[in-house]
Amino acid sequence: MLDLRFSEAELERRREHITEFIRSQVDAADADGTVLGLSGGIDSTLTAHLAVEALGAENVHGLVLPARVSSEGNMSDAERVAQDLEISYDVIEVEPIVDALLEAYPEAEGDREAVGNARARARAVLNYLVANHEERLVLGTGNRSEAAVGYFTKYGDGAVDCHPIGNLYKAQVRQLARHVGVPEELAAKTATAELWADQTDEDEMGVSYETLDSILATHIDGPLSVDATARLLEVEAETVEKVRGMYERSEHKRRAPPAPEPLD
Ligand SMILES: Nc1ncnc2c1ncn2[C@@H]1O[C@H](COP(=O)(O)OP(=O)(O)OC[C@H]2O[C@@H]([n+]3cccc(C(=O)O)c3)[C@H](O)[C@@H]2O)[C@@H](O)[C@H]1O
Ligand SMILES: Nc1ncnc2c1ncn2[C@@H]1O[C@H](COP(=O)(O)OP(=O)(O)OP(=O)(O)O)[C@@H](O)[C@H]1O
Ligand SMILES: [Mg+2]
Repeated sequence: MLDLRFSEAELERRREHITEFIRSQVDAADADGTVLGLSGGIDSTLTAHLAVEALGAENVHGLVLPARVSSEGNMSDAERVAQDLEISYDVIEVEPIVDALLEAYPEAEGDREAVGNARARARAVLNYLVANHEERLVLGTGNRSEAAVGYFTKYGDGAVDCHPIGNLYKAQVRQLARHVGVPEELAAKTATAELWADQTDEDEMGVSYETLDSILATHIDGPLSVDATARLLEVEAETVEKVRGMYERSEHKRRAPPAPEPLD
């Protein structure tokens, strides 16, 4: 696989580039800081660290939003991140919101994916409740690896005002997190969306982040063909094609909803 890690100098350059990005987004919107969901996972932990560096702790508001399927370990890690960064945070249960949705539309009861995505969308509603009330921007936590294959909930965790770490592959997220001082036990954690019990990103996607990152860098974001990528990375051509399919099928998640062309 490709070694996508940055040099020390490049890590510092990325850190400055992202913190400057966060400041410029907040300034351009004339907002009073930011709000973001804290899951105890590495994407939100790194984003919170960089937001505090960019804006100061008083301008970052964390939301820890447990669901029935959330693990206690992740929720206590999320609170620890907020406490270590000395940002204000709220803990709000999302399950009553999801239950209300299912009471309104019981047909979806037991549909793991639909209910899981409703959890992500309930969190988005809460993020924007705070953002509207406190005149903040909602920080996204998505990285390039997830965005490229559509591994996020449309208008759930994808409903945000900007994507500070949106150009980093997952391996680079972990590396930058270690660089800015995120504790190793968080930086090394298995990625999970936690939309249902025992979910992990790699199991659900059917490809490891190591392989995914390399295929994205080589074929989707890079110039090599399917066959050349397969040869270079020593993976099956079908694996490259699978990632290409995920990328193409999720195009709709990366652009604004279309409307018919204007008529003359
Ligand atoms: N071609 C197309 N053009 C326009 N719209 C299209 C479309 N195909 C589907 N759609 C719409 O998109 C919907 C499907 O998209 P969506 O609702 O997102 O649902 P979907 O992509 O099926 O599920 C979300 C996936 O992201 C994963 N996820 C979610 C949240 C967080 C994380 C994480 O890593 O933490 C991962 C989750 O585990 C699941 O695999 C359809 O119901 C339809 O409304
Ligand atoms: N229980 C939760 N409380 C608050 N926010 C959450 C919760 N679960 C998910 N989110 C939000 O949804 C985002 C997307 O989840 P995702 O799993 O991709 O990121 P992560 O948990 O930060 O990192 P990882 O992918 O390594 O698990 C999180 O970064 C966070 O902002
Ligand atoms: Mg997670």
